[in-house]
Amino acid sequence: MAVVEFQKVSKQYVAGQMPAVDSLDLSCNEGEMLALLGPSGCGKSSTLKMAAGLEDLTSGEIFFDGRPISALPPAQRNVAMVFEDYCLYPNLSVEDNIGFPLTVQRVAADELDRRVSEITAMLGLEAIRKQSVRDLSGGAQQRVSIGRALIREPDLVLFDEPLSHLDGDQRVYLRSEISRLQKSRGLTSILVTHDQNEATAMADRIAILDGGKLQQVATPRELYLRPANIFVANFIGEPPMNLLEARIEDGKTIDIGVPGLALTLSSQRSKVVESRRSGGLVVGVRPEHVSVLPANSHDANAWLSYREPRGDVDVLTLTIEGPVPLKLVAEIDGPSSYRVNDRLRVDILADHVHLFDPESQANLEAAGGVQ
Ligand SMILES: Nc1ncnc2c1ncn2[C@@H]1O[C@H](COP(=O)(O)OP(=O)(O)OP(=O)(O)O)[C@@H](O)[C@H]1O
Repeated sequence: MAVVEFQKVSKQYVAGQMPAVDSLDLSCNEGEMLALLGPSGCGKSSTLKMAAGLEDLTSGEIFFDGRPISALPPAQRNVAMVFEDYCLYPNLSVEDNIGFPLTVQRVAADELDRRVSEITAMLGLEAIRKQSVRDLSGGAQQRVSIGRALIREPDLVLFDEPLSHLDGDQRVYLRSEISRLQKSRGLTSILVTHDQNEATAMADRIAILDGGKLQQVATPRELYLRPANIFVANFIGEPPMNLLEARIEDGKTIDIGVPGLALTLSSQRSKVVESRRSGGLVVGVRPEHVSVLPANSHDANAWLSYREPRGDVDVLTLTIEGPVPLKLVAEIDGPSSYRVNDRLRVDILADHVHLFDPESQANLEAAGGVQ
């Protein structure tokens, strides 16, 4: 399996227009599952296609184990691809689809049978080995297409939205199957998805793209705990983070424009904002870091404008009273007994807030310190 490295890779389809991929520096380690995640049009598929050789690079280079590969045709890259719509041969059986890449290479019949048997066993497809793929469910078809990808023992496996045509149960099942295979066989893999749950569940690291530019690459936990900028903060987490305009009152108090709801930072964190006394900042508050309690008339500071029960949690849209009423989304244990128009006491857990520069949008506490 290879280490894959993108160095200053750009892709511009139409001269004069914004590049689809803009000077991408990114690596995928040996045996790692790296997810490319971002909104539609952010450049995920273009990046994948350049690695596969299905699109040329406009500039930059891609390396497999230190070897530049952008001039190689797809067939010489030893890259396998798993597509969202399976791309199987409908008239062939499971075993003939899986063995197809070896048939093309004219591998001897006994070797072909041995390797097909290994792959069908690994994917739990032995019982349906002789069946036509046309008769299979979407999940089983996708397992066949994964088998066909792996039989060639590729240096890199590219998964292009592999689960997007599957429904609920099959999706969750295949997600765990792909992860199990990827880890047990040490497959260097790149996964394209627009589903953050899928990326978080399957990937060792996630690269977040927006407008063709890499925003951050990190483990799912790191993205959640220390988003590099406002885009990542807003993109990771559901419901999304609350983003509040704020000012620094003194060295450690942040005014979010609501009397009685100023945030006091720890002395360590207050160092970060000290240098920003004259300027504003953006405070990010995850919905799970908003505390909500029943209130009587003198300590209430908010009312409930909407409650969305989601089973084990409730998502509450709250209106905080102030000179300019402030909307805040909270996620609390559910089901709660709160009702729309209830008066409540709302507080923000100051130790958990994220602090961003409104101009550069960067996290003020990200590596490298104040921007
Ligand atoms: N063949 C093409 N010719 C011209 N523009 C293209 C072509 N392929 C993609 N683009 C443009 O490049 C940008 C990035 O597209 P790309 O498909 O890589 O993004 P994506 O993140 O994979 O999006 P999606 O999730 O919608 O597939 C988009 O603006 C898209 O319209």
